[in-house]
Amino acid sequence: MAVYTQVDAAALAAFLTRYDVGTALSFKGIAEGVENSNYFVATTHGRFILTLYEKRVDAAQLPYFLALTTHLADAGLPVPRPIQDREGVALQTLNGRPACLIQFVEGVSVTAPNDAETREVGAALGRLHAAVANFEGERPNGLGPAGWARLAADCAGRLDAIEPGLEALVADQLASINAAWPTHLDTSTIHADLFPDNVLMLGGKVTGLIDFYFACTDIRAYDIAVTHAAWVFDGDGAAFAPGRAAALIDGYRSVHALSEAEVAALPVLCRAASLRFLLTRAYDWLNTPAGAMVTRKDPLAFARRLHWYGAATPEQILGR
Ligand SMILES: Nc1ncnc2c1ncn2[C@@H]1O[C@H](COP(=O)(O)OP(=O)(O)O)[C@@H](O)[C@H]1O
Ligand SMILES: N[C@@H](CCOP(=O)(O)O)C(=O)O
Repeated sequence: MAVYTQVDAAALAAFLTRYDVGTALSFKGIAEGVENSNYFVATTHGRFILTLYEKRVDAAQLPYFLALTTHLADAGLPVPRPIQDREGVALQTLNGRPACLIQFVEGVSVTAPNDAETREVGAALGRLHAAVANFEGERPNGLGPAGWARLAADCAGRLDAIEPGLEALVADQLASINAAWPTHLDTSTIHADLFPDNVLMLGGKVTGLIDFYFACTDIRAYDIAVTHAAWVFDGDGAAFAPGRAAALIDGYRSVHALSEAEVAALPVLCRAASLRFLLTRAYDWLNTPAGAMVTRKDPLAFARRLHWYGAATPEQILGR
């Protein structure tokens, strides 16, 4: 589930009076997602998502995320727009949580992407990177090298309980990624979490890019590494899918350049992306209270990717 904060009909009705969106016709919590509370709201004027921001989202950073999604929607990307109330305010408070009413976009997240869908996602990521060239917001990546080290320290002594050897794998990879971390590559605003569940598609086309709450300013090619790690493996990280990797890069390059230096850095960037998701999943695995109504994600799916990337050349990562 991802409804941490309950909203009843009376609270919703009072909330909606701030907007020109009519009155509620239906309202229900959305089961998918792990970070925030999301509700689907149909009103007499249309369909919306109501998000109440929870644990990992820092309320002070919400104006950055809302400015970014508004910028991308203005640039014509399929990014749901935050809805402003009659006074032009998008960021609200509801039941004690920061909250936002957001445009509903149609589409379904693919669970087993094919090459053509993965190519579309590559192209969408390229369009996103082109569209942020004139976005002025800045946000450091809280889940970059310093963030991984903090997460690893928080999990220290407990990783081998998930899988024997995980503690050593994390320590070795932290050291070797830090030693090889590129400092010469272009930076930009990145999505940083473009997993299949954050892409809505219909008829093989991308209809929605959602969940920008890890977006930040970082190495642009790191976003390709995250998307690669998320889209081009089967069997929970057990099997690399070279056709999808080639399609992802081909789609990206149909819209945005990818330099030789960026390609050469893909092995370390992809290892870093795998370590980042391994660590957040391991942290949640070890710290989610028993009985919490959240489906924990498997950290080992990213340990398997980490092993694969550790032995991969740039050409293999490109799917050649
Ligand atoms: N703007 C939107 N339009 C349509 N569906 C959405 C929208 N935003 C979120 N959803 C639905 O809500 C689910 C959870 O949203 P998400 O932002 O991924 O939550 P979380 O941040 O908690 O992981 C998505 O998988 C999607 O089904
Ligand atoms: N994509 C991350 C988890 C973040 O969850 P999301 O639902 O906000 O994308 C992972 O798979 O570990």
